[in-house]
Amino acid sequence: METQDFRFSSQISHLALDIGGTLIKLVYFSSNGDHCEESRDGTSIVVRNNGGSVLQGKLCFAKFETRKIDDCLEFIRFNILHHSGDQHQNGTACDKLTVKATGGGAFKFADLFKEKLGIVFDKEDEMHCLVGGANFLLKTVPREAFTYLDGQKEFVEIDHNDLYPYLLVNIGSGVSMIKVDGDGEYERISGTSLGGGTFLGLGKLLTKCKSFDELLELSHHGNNRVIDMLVGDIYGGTDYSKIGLSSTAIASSFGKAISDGKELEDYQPEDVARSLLRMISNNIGQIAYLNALRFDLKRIFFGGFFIRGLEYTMDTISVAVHFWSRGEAKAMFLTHEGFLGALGAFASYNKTQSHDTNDLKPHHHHHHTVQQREETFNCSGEISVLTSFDSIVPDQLVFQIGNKMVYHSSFVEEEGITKACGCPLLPLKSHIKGPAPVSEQDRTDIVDEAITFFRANVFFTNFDIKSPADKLLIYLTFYINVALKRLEGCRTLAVGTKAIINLGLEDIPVPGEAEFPFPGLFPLPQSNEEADLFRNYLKQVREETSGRLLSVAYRANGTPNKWWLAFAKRKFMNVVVL
Ligand SMILES: Nc1ncnc2c1ncn2[C@@H]1O[C@H](COP(=O)(O)OP(=O)(O)O)[C@@H](O)[C@H]1O
Ligand SMILES: CC(C)(COP(=O)(O)O)[C@@H](O)C(=O)NCCC(=O)O
Repeated sequence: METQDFRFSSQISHLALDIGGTLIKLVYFSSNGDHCEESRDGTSIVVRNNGGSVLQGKLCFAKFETRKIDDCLEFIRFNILHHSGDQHQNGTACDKLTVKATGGGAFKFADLFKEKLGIVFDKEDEMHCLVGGANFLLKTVPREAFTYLDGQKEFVEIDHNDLYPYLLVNIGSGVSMIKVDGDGEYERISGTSLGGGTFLGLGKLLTKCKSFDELLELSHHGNNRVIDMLVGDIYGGTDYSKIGLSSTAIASSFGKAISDGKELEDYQPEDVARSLLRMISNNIGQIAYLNALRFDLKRIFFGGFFIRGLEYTMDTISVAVHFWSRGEAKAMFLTHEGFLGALGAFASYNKTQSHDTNDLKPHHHHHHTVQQREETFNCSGEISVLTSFDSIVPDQLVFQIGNKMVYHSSFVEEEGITKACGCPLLPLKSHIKGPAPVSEQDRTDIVDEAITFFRANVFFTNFDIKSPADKLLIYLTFYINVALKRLEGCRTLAVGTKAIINLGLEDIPVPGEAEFPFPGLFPLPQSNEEADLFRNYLKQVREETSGRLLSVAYRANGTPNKWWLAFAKRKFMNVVVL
């Protein structure tokens, strides 16, 4: 029997990665082909290929901590994103797939991605991608750039004919400052090592915080004046107006710590976090201004994940730029601040592939996007669609397409296959006793397909059956859902195994029996023998699925894999699983 490479029918394409010192950023395009429907949240993107036909879909964004790179690998594998780079259309799944990657990790982790996912990185220069990403956003996405001053966020209309030159300041682990003169025309003119990594690193040491979010939350409740030495502290409460310093201006960040005679423990971590955030933001704002001054640049765009849309950070940077430039220069921020590099890498597919991201045009939706990280684009005139995101794990957005089953079984050839209740009793790579023929070990079987595509298929509320094997795929998707429900509370592999064994002891209904989950999916058995044959096959295929599910739902150390267990709560085909 021939197995097609079903993964290449994937509706996700153009995965691009930016692997930075602290975070890995992913951007990928998800289309639902030609049969799009208007979605509720209506966020979409349209990519035109050379032939003029249109792929409609949506840009998806995700980020992971670089130190937890295994989570990222798992996310890519799980969502089958690694088969969405530059594919060799006539090739097989084993052919090398190239994926655009930038950031230092594109070098550092190239071997790891090759070994774990079979991906070869097509490396793009980091500065080039930052500029490409910023230009792409500024020219393509409406309401991308905004100013933030005195608590007021104001979107900036970008005049495409008057965009350059500008200063791009990317605040990642470290800070890069790039003078941008046009598409692909830029120069890195400065940088500073006092960046987001400094804030997070010092913050962790000083406050014992475990994460960036915790540190931000702390800083939110702090008061920098407790530790920062103000002009007024030095000048006895008065301004130093002769040189333009008010009494409340910071004279020396953390300066009070010398005179207070206190130890670190005597300060509230909130106040330490606040001073630190202020110090780093202020310093970056000032260096950015000085560099803008060097080249007479009036517009400064700030990006990088350090900003995180945080009002206090943006306000501090804006005030620094405003103060030092005496209102001449403007600090502007970008909605997709953290994804500049990844978007630049994404846009660079344009150079090598038929999909032309230059054809992306803004599409003005009348409703708000559901989440900040979903963006809407459209080609002139053409209305597009489509998907909605489902935020399963905070920070990481998982996509969902249309409402039809996306992945079909590749087992379309029925010749020589025994059937029961209209279901082909497909071969299994199984040693479990039962009526299934034994499949070659290096072949994909229906259980592989069901597990691989479960995450995508479980979202769908209806299906178009393309072959009898699809019915088995549906049954197995349902069964995986049942099994995950049983695993939901099982915190170790041992407990999970026990739950699965118990599930295996339960009666297995066949078509015609009240408990069979999909009445009408399979024809009724014509004899007791046919019913028994089907029951035995289902028993065998369920057991085999259970075993393989355990090995993906739990990690090697026996702890649960959140990516899988998060799906226990899903209802497949509106069937409530108990
Ligand atoms: N969830 C997070 N985990 C760690 N750092 C974060 C997070 N969110 C924002 N940051 C901040 O963003 C910085 C990383 O920004 P990013 O643009 O991704 O840089 P890099 O490319 O060096 O990873 C961190 O140093 C930290 O200050
Ligand atoms: C080396 C880097 C370009 C790496 O980018 P990152 O991962 O920090 O986003 C950046 O950290 C940087 O510009 N550091 C500042 C080096 C300096 O100019 O002093």
